[in-house]
Amino acid sequence: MNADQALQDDAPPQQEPRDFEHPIVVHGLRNAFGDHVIHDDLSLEVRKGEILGVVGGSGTGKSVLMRSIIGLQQPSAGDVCVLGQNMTEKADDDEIDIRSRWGVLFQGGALFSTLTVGENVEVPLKQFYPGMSESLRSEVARFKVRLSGLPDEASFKYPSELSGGMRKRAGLARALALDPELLFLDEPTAGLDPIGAAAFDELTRELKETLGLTVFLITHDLDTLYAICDRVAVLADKKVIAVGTIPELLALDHPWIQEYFNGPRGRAADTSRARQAEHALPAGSANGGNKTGEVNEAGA
Ligand SMILES: Nc1ncnc2c1ncn2[C@@H]1O[C@H](COP(=O)(O)OP(=O)(O)OP(=O)(O)O)[C@@H](O)[C@H]1O
Repeated sequence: MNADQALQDDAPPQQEPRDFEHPIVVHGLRNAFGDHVIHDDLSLEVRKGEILGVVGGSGTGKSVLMRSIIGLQQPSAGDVCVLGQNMTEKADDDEIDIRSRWGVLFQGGALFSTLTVGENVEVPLKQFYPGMSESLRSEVARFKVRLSGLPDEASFKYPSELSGGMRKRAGLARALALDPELLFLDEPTAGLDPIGAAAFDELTRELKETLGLTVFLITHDLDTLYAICDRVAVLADKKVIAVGTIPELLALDHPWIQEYFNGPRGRAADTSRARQAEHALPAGSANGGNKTGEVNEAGA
């Protein structure tokens, strides 16, 4: 199959009014800084309940895409629709409503260093639920801290007193503060040791399954892609050039995709995932394969 065959559909987004089969729909996106064009006619649809991995070389605009989706980057053209809300046409009230329906873990965690972990988690609660009592707010924050796999006492620590992995979990606790439907993770396992990264992947998968989250996950981590992503979107040439499961992407002849997944690191990640799958399954039932399906040429 040709990479061109997996290009996004040119049709304008058909956003369902209430059920949001695709809670994120991006169509014809253009972003530029001066004459540096980052995205040109980029389209992407994220399915409800999936973990979508977003990959691409450094500087291809993964973080700018995420910022465009959450309204922190005003695109020069195109439409971004999140949970039925057109992000380029929203009124102030709409913006407040929609921002309470997603959580974001930025690269580095972006925690306030002068606040404890618990107080950090309370920040969005104070902002969106100003009438909530102090004791309930503190209780909710402590629950989110535990939900993120941190011990209760971490709520009372400052970010500087935590390890890198714990800071990521604290950032995740804050992202979960408002019971979001969508979770945006920007390189969540960067800087973690392999065991910490695998534990964070497992936590992401568990949270997605138990809370019914849709996850937009930017990563360079091949292990994460193999372990938890339902589909992967590839950014190159200012666009999303393909979206699909890893086997579907491997069937494309795009050189970057081939080098990325079939290079030494990609093969190692695949082998390691296959070994883990074999150990996890009863004897004789392991087939070492990934989930398969069709590359959706509309990116959906
Ligand atoms: N506010 C800004 N002003 C000017 N240029 C910017 C701005 N934000 C991002 N860029 C540029 O946009 C390009 C894409 O940046 P972005 O951070 O989205 O890349 P990325 O794919 O996430 O990279 P990485 O994988 O290295 O994190 C880069 O060339 C970056 O320098």
